[in-house]
Amino acid sequence: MSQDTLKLLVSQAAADYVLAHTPAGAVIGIGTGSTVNYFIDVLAERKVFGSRFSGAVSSSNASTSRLQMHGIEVFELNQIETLPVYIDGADEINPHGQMIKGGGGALTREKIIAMVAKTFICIADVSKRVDTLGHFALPVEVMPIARSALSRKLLALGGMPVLRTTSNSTPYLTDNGNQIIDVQHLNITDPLTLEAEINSWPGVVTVGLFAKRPANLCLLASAAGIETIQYA
Ligand SMILES: O=C[C@H](O)[C@H](O)[C@H](O)COP(=O)(O)O
Repeated sequence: MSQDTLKLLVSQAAADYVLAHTPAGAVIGIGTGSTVNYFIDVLAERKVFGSRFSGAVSSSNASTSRLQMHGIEVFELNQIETLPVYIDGADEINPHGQMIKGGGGALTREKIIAMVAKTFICIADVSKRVDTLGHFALPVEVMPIARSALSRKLLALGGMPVLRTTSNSTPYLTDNGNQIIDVQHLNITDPLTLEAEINSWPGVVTVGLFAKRPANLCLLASAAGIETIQYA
């Protein structure tokens, strides 16, 4: 079974779950990435917005465009007081629901929306499940002025910092106008401590470790079917 098929299957399962567990009229949180793109398309196909749900808040300009292309109303997070659910993908997820995110560059807005949401549902294919985080390079969104200084600090931490670039070899810029350092070769045995440490450095906007705010639930697709994993 291809990875794309697994992404579609997990998106269909997530739509079923969200429809069964979310109050009518709610605004729901939508993340970013290739898995979420399938999820947006599945929700649009089922015509649940404007009827079952009022609309969405989105973690990136790309997801906002896709939602709007389907005619789905997108709210600013500042307009919303409560968010029952946030659905997003992950680059890696460990047995505690802690994740590396930001492969698509949306980590900061993702973390903000995850903070507001009551329930964070991670949707992923089985390739994202790991015992220890860090095989996937850890994204760190930084203010451009701090890039070199922060790269030296990440190197001292034992990682290999690489500035994310576009296909034109210019620095990749996030929706917030910042840059991303991808840190390779980290073996993250204590995600909570590492998240707090990196986040405390001036110039760091967000580290793509979701340890303090892990997922509550993961729907994980494999050839065997969809596994629902609930975290304590
Ligand atoms: O910034 C992007 C997000 O954190 C994504 O959730 C993550 O990169 C996973 O994306 P995908 O579903 O494309 O593997």
